[in-house]
Amino acid sequence: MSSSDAMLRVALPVPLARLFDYRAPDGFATADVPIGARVRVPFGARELIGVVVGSGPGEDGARETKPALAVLDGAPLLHGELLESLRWLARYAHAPLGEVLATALPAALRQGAPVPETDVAMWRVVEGAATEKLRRDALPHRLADLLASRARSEDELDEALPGWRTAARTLATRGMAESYRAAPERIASAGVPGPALNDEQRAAVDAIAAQDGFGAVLLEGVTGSGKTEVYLHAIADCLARDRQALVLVPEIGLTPQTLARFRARLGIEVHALHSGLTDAARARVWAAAARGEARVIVGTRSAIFTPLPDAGLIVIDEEHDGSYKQQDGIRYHARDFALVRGKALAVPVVLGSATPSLESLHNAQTGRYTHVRLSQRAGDAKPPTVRVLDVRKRPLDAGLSADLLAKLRATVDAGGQALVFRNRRGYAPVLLCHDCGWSAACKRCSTPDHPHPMTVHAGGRRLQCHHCGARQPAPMACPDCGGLALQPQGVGTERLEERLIELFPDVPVLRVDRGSTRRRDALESLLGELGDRAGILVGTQMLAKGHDLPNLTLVAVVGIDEGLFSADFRAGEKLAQLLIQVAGRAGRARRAGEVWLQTHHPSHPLLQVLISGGYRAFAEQELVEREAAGFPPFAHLALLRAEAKSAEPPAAFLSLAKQIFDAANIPGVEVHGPLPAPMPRRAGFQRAQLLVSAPQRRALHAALDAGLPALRDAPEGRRLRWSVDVDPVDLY
Ligand SMILES: Nc1ncnc2c1ncn2[C@@H]1O[C@H](COP(=O)(O)OP(=O)(O)OP(=O)(O)O)[C@@H](O)[C@H]1O
Ligand SMILES: [Zn+2]
Repeated sequence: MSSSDAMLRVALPVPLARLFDYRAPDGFATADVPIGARVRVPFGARELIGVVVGSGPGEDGARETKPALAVLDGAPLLHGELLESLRWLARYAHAPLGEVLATALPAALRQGAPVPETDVAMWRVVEGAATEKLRRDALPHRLADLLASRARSEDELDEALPGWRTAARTLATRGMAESYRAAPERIASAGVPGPALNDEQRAAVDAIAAQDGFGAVLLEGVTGSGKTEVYLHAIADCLARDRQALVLVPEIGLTPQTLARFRARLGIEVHALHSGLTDAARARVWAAAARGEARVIVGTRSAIFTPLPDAGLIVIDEEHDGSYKQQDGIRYHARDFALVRGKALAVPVVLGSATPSLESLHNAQTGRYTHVRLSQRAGDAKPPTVRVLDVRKRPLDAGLSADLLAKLRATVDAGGQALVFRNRRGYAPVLLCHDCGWSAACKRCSTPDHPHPMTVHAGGRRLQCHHCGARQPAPMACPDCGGLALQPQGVGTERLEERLIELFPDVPVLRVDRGSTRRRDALESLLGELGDRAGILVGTQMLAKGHDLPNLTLVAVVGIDEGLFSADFRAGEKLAQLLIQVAGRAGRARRAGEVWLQTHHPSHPLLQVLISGGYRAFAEQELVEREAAGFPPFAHLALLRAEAKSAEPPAAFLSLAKQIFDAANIPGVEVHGPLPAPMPRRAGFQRAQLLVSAPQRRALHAALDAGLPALRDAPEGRRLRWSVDVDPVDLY
């Protein structure tokens, strides 16, 4: 075959489960275009950026093939393990390869930008500079001090010394310091030593080191047990073998503090990847990793798509965290994809958590993962005592019982800090008319049978829907009866804050939720301001993770009762994880911690088992129930979601889907539905779903492979939005 009939097979970011053939651009031979390079191609009236994933005789048959317009990369951008793993992901998620590749690439590269240069701006002191002449402790002096031990990148200086730029200019004009560009540091300088590992931590580090090639290690360590220390040692080992380490953390866990701790301890540049970066900055980190220059990458969910040519280790911190699952577009799970990549790269994958997902626990119990435990808190810290506070028939003040208020008072009077945890932001969950019973519901998310309340914000002045984001001023009078008896019902974090400020005027009361900490570093500066002073924190699950507050001795959990009776099969697991993580904030240093769960259901089995046996006991029991009910991890699920402005198209489409899956007749596969979604209307769309389950993954995928092509071609699918979610975390 002459090279002129060979076509480029291009994956394009379009929702069609196929590849597209193009001829090489004029002046190029097909063989000149590397597999894995990006090309710009005509597509209908548009131009798209795609990735060449193969070449060969044309498959588009009679269709006239056009030439690509341009080749954007001289060398493959996606290749080797990463490209193969992404092919696997496309098959597993039953998603078009082009969309998967587009999801995996940083936005700038997806849009066709050139792969960025990765040298960094550095500062160093000029040899022989008389920096001792600088005024002691003034910024220029502190900067010169920092640079005296070694040159530092501008990123590093941003973290280490706020305001350094002015100081750098001063030093530069006096000829004492200079900036230059260089490839990022590869060689680790001696990091700051950490605490000596205890026996359990040592055993965990050894277990990771003992993995030969790929191996999954579940590091189950109680809160405050020093899991991060274990990661740091494993990463240092990995760097010593001249390999790259990738660390995933939940969005909330990626704080400047975490990064500073990693940098200081490892003595090497740590590259962060998170949603707060510009597109250009993300692309730079991606390119630095692809060139092997970035040796330690710490990022949130999508960092799992980082190229790792010299991979040595992948760590997933808080592996149970829900933020690892992408909920729209390509619905991948970063933890699960990490295991796929770890296997392909032949490197260990460490999954760390105080409250492992039932999936991971099950894999550990069946021997697929190595299971190591940290059963004690590190250092001198003791585990907190956890107790239930029965508030039946007790008067409540803004949702707080007199007993709880007394404990708060005692804590702050003793100079300690208390955390009041309420997982509802806003002022109150409902606005009710006391005269006629009307309540404010979201017009776009409610149906006659399922009114969806709007949350009261801004002390009662504004209404907001937490599902579709709709906002409006709160009405002055009831829209139904005209009465003036509108009352916020229930308690959110804003209202708690308001009341606690009244009750505790003598100490700072700080609210921590998505409303109060919109900026990335806002939480850090809030907590920094508080320091070790006596005070009260009010917050949502933002406070449940990864924050070390040494002086926090009391955790009061209020308003969990609604969570005890949710229909979602994962609700119990999520609530147990949340409670243990929140409780884990208490007493992490020398002073012992106390946790009180205020409830109207003191004998609820979930609370009972958590209190008497901890997360482990809960998990054992829950696994037995999941097995009996045929839910994950004992079954594998795929959820088809469909939505349209009216209810009929989703129902018709999903009924067709059911027929098609039933007709495929794969043994073990069960199809449930169509059913209205738990939230049957959202942002004006009527929503329905179909659940496909099978005891074996293979059967589930066989059913999807058999059914989805016909569904993609079905005219019923054109009048609505639909998606398939393999291993759904949320049945929403
Ligand atoms: N071997 C050790 N000796 C003394 N202190 C230690 C040791 N290991 C860790 N620590 C300290 O204990 C505290 C908790 O450690 P770390 O943050 O690593 O725990 P963790 O298990 O990741 O916590 P969590 O998951 O609850 O956020 C830190 O202040 C850390 O410096
Ligand atoms: Zn809404």
